[in-house]
Amino acid sequence: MPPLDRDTRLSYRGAARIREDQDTPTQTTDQRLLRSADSARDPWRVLRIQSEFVEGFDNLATVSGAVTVFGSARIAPDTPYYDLGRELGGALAGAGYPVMTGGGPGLMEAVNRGACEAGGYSIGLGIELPFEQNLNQWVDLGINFRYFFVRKTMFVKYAQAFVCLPGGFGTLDELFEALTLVQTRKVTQFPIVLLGTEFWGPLLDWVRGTLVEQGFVSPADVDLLQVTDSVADAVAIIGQSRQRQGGEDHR
Ligand SMILES: C/C(=C\CNc1ncnc2c1ncn2[C@@H]1O[C@H](COP(=O)(O)O)[C@@H](O)[C@H]1O)CO
Repeated sequence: MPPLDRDTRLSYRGAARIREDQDTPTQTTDQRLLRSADSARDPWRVLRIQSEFVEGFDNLATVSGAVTVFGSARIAPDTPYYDLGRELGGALAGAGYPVMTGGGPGLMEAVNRGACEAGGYSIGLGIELPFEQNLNQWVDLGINFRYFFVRKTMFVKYAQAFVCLPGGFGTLDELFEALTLVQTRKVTQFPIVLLGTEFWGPLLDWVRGTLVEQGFVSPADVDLLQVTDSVADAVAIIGQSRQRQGGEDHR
């Protein structure tokens, strides 16, 4: 399916976009929260944070068993990793999973695009940034969050698995947060698949050779990550985990 222009897409796919077209802020809400000069006003910020949770829960309430995919914001279309992301989005949608990303450019866009082209449900959870950025055009449901930590809750709460494509600090942050939640059994039965052995292999070598070797993590912790080059394998790993749960979400 060729890309539809924004208006056509919105009316055709019935997309909902929440807080997308806000002006680019000179200072983000996250920045104000973290600035100590504003501490006297912090108690009142709780109401704003609360409202963002309410909005997220409200808009995502009908989503269940999604697969969240993380990956670089910087990879251009028509590159091997972009094509991999697009293939992944398509395969996940084909297997019936709603697909959730950070709603931005790069591999987030690739995955949303693949899901959309395959006729699946494509969700983008964007983040307010200090520079202008819209949600990519391939989301059916797009929500722009002000607070990173609220958005992160949504990524876990409405997903049954994570897939990580290659990426930088943002992707690594999201990967290790998920990994810690599984390691500490805050969430269980939650597969984390790393797609791309050439990219992820050296990280796993370091985890085994340094973290396990020096006792910072246990050997079993490494098994919480599953690495593959195959999109079909990634989808199968998620399917097997779901089967073990009897098709239910036991988290
Ligand atoms: C830097 C650029 C765009 C930033 N825009 C983002 N929009 C939405 N989500 C983002 C963005 N940047 C990071 N993220 C989150 O982190 C992951 C990607 O970060 P990485 O450092 O590129 O690996 C991704 O999964 C998002 O959830 C360029 O235009």
